[in-house]
Amino acid sequence: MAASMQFYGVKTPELALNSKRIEFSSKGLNFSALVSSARVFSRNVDRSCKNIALRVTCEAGRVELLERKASETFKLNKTEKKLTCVMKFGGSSVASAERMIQVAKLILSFPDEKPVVVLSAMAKTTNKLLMAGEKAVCCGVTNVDTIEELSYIKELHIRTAHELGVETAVIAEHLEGLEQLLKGVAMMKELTLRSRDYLVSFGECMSTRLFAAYLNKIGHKARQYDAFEIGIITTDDFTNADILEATYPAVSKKLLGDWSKENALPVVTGFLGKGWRSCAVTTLGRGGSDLTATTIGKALGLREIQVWKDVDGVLTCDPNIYCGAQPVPHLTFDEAAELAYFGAQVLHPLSMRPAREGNIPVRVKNSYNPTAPGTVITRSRDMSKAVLTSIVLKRNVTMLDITSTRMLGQYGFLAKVFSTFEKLGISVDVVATSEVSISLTLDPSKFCSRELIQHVSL
Ligand SMILES: Nc1ncnc2c1ncn2[C@@H]1O[C@H](COP(=O)(O)OP(=O)(O)O)[C@@H](O)[C@H]1O
Ligand SMILES: N[C@@H](CC(=O)OP(=O)(O)O)C(=O)O
Repeated sequence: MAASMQFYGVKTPELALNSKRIEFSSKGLNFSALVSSARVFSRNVDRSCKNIALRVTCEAGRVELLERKASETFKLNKTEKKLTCVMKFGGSSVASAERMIQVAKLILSFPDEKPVVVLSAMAKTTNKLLMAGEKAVCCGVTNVDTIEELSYIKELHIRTAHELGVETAVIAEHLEGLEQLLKGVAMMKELTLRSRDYLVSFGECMSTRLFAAYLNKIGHKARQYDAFEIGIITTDDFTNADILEATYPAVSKKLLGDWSKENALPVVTGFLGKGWRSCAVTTLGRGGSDLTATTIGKALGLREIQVWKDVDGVLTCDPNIYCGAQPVPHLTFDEAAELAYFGAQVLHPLSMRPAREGNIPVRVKNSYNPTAPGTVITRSRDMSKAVLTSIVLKRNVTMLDITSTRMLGQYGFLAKVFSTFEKLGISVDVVATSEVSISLTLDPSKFCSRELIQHVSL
């Protein structure tokens, strides 16, 4: 007998109930459970899925889901408040000590909010780390300390610690580790995607440590978390990993459990995860802290996800192209996802997915201008007056025109075209068809055009 089940969002497509060991898999995760009978198993599952989340552990290729004891439900004292929202601050918002101080003031100016704070690396840090890695490949082990970008990163973070009045010890280990890593890269003369992710993770690891230490210093209890230690479990696609469903119960258990015990504001690294098979640090693609924010919002079922940027919300176009761009007050998740997917740098392309699934409003605000209303992104909005919401420019797009008179009145032509893309693993962005032609745009990062031309033999 085959069945399909849902374990806190982890769907089990093929569950064989005819053996004593039940084995099933989903999204590349394999699960197994020993049961005395199918009836007992379904009773256990029923009990564990009602209001008890599941414990998820990830160890080199094995993910175990274990029942959490009922006694582990998180009880807050009457005086204690629940976590209410996520507040994510991008690199532009935490670019310096002065900016971090402003951000701390901003958070504390909402006394009713108990936010999970998600931070990106301080502005420019991720790019400098990548540049340092590239230079390390060919500079020789003894020259690593001459890499300009390494000196910049050290100087920025030490100066920030001094200006915030916190101990440099909070980042000393990371600065030391960073130099060691670059020496390793120099020795190996190669920078793999895996080591690239580990390298850039130092940015978020240090910004969050500095910020949490500052909050504690000013008397506001905070606790720093590395995303890869709290159950943000991803695919092993280094530099562009995707969040796995097992993340939601794991993150919820860790953050809510600690909050109920300590009442310390969580300060979490954006952008980072832990590969489910490799257990190595992964990153969610550039701008991935937005996705961390919406993932945590959904995991904890929070009221709102706030994404604080350096612009007054999502604008009618890229302000770097047209300075008269205006904020868009409302968007739907689908509109925002579409804008992001087609290149509006303001949001990570996949960040709307968890918010949409959890139906949690996302508010895009300006940390430099907190009173501006920003953009609210929800499931639906009044579209009666909507004409054009926002314009996105996507560069370096490859356009493919396929013309054939054999299309006229035929069937299966489009199926053949798309099966070719499927075979080559190429994603198609926009499609326009007529009776005699198809025009497609393809993301050039996803394929090698010469290879494509060789394969297209329709
Ligand atoms: N349609 C748009 N609306 C708002 N900002 C946009 C848009 N298109 C591009 N941008 C750019 O996105 C930037 C904000 O995104 P990002 O740099 O990722 O912010 P952060 O680092 O604070 O998360 C803005 O400074 C702006 O230059
Ligand atoms: N620091 C990472 C992740 C990120 O989301 O940054 P930001 O929020 O500054 O776009 C990057 O630069 O891609």
